[in-house]
Amino acid sequence: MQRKEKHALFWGIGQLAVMSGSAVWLLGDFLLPIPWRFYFCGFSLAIGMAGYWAGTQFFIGKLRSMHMRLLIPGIISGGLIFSLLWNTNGSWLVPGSALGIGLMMFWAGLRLFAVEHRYRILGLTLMLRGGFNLIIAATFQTEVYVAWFIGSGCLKVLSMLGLVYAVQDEIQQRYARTIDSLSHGFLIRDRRGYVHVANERCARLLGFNTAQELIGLHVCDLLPHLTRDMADQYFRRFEAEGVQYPIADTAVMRLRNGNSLPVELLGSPYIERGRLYCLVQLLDISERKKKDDLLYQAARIDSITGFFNRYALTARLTQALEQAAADGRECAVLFIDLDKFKRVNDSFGHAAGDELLRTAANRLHGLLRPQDVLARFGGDEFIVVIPDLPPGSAAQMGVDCAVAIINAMRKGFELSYHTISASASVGIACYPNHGSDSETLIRNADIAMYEAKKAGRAEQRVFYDAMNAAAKDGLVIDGALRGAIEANEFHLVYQAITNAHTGKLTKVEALLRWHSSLLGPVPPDRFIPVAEDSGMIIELGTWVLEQACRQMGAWKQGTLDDVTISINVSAWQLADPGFVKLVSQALIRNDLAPHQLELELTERVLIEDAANVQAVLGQLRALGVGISLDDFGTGYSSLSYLTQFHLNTLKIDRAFVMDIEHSERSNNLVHAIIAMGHSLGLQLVAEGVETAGQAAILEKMGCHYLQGYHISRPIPPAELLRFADQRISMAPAPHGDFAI
Ligand SMILES: Nc1nc2c(ncn2[C@@H]2O[C@H](COP(=O)(O)O[C@H]3[C@@H](O)[C@H](n4cnc5c(=O)[nH]c(N)nc54)O[C@@H]3COP(=O)(O)O)[C@@H](O)[C@H]2O)c(=O)[nH]1
Repeated sequence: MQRKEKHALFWGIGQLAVMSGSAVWLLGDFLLPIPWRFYFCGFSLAIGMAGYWAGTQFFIGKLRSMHMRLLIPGIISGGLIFSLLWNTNGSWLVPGSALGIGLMMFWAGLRLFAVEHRYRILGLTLMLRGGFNLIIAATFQTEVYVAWFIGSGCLKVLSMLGLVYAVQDEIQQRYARTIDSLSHGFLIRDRRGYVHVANERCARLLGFNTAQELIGLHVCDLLPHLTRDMADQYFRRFEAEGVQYPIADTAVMRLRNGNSLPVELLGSPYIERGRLYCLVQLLDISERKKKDDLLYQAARIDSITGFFNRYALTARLTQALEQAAADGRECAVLFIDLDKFKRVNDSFGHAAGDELLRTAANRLHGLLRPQDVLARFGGDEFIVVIPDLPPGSAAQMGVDCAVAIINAMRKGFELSYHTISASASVGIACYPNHGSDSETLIRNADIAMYEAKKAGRAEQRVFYDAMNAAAKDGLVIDGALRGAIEANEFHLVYQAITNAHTGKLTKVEALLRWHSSLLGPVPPDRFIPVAEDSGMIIELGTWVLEQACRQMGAWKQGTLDDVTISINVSAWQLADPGFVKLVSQALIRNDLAPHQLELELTERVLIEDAANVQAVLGQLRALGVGISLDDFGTGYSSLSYLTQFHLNTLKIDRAFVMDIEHSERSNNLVHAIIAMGHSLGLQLVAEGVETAGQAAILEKMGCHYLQGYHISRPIPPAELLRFADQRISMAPAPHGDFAI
């Protein structure tokens, strides 16, 4: 039983005791003879007073356990004292009882009146009732007694009403205190949208001063952007069947004061007297939203450059594509790769790499329109999305932007401690021609970027369908290449290079062949670029170097002791810090003189990392190994290479040799190359010699060596031995003719 309920019990007991004492007294001897009546009335009065006292103490919360322990002894001693008094003088009973109970009621009324505002009515009625009793006690007249009886009845009704008011008010206050103590906003609205209950927190959240200001307002008055329709619709959710409560929503509320408030709304139905209300809890989620926003930001922004990362890019690109589809517009996606970034990282450290990325990103950003999107896709890769382009213009816009990017990247980067020259390769894919979703467009732009890289870096390429097939082919080859060395799927064939004058076998070029267990024979033109892209060329090149040297070591025992073996070397191998050591170890292991090995490089290899290549070639030349420039004339053809690098052989590309008989231009060109080679003291090898006519012209022009199908196709070692035996009988090579 609650404290406030106990007071009613005690007051009830007190009232009952007083009424039964009065009844027993009035019924007189008929019910109980004297002196027992005195005893009864004495104890009734004692119980009545004790009941009112304890009830009042309970009501105001002042009853202690010690008081309860005194209650029974108090009743017993009071009852005995009153009984003795009445027995001494029976006429004291009525005024005495009225006095006793009157004093007690007056005291109770005073206590209640003084304690709290809401007990005042109750306190006043008790004081009046006590006062009546005191008057009765003072006058003891029958008329007064009747008036007391009527008045006391009325006062009892009044005190009941006062009690109801006090209890109601208390419940109300307790309820208000409870909801005000909630850390979140709370309101109850009716079906029409009017607020019935709200707490202070709710008022503050919504920009009001007190909760009272909210009561009676419509929810649309609280939130200016809320329409009646929206308010009605919200309420209807609580009438629907099978709904799980609370209904949770998050929203950004626009308040009357113009502020925005991110909130979580927890709505539950609430039925009072058969009417459905909606109880809404408002949770201010500003802090949570700030944290979420930070997390969201961290998840979308690249920490190094401060621009979007790949996740944000996908979302932005998807959005741009949807917009383009709706408006009939086009988009261009540019895949940008910084050439040689890895080398910056390896040589100058990651801090320099990061600075390069940041500077490059800012430079890219400076070239874009406000509506364009820039993202770091990963590593040294960036993506630019150019949205909202007129139909038919995306490819051209993409190319223009790519050219601007390539030029901007060429300018060199002044980093904190280093100045770095860099370049970018750009692949372009356009919506809708090259794909309609972000994944396809990014993939196709990436494929186009690879084509741009293959074309020699600092280039741009627009995607076309055949690139896709090539890329798929590349992926298949890449998969099949893994484990191919261990599976013994590679072998070398050897192509003879003969003295143009004597026909004697002078050099042999080792050429790699792959018979894949999955794909069958795969020509080097297909697998070498893939191996270069994946970096596997280092492993493959090492294998080729070892095999070729071993073969040369074996041949050395026989007739081919003065032949030079040449192998193709890629840029990756030269960049490998252990390459020179690898070469010298292969020579030692197979007992070869360094001049018996020649390394063939393409012009592209020379420019990849000129300073490093120059240093490595210097070391190789110091070792005594020959360096040959392959495919001369097809690539960058800067004559400065011929003096800058430590070369000793120039291989004239097949493309010029092919037309030498019929094209004056090719003829003149080959003539000029040979003359230049002579003047620089280089050995000259003509590649792709397919006819006797070509061989004759080249010999006449002064070309030192010939290589091509006219002399021999690339053949296995045993066949090459036979070929060598045939040529052995020929005149010795007039080395003096072109001694280096
Ligand atoms: N990094 C490495 N690259 C290698 C290696 N082995 C080969 N390669 C490179 O692959 C490309 C294709 O080589 P391949 O198919 O072996 O073709 C060579 C010859 O067969 C071909 N050739 C020679 N004579 C003629 C001819 O008269 N006509 C004609 N149509 N083709 C001919 O030329 C290729 C040799 O070229 P080159 O290397 O430039 O001397 C090729 O680029 C190889 O370099 C390897 O181990 N590592």
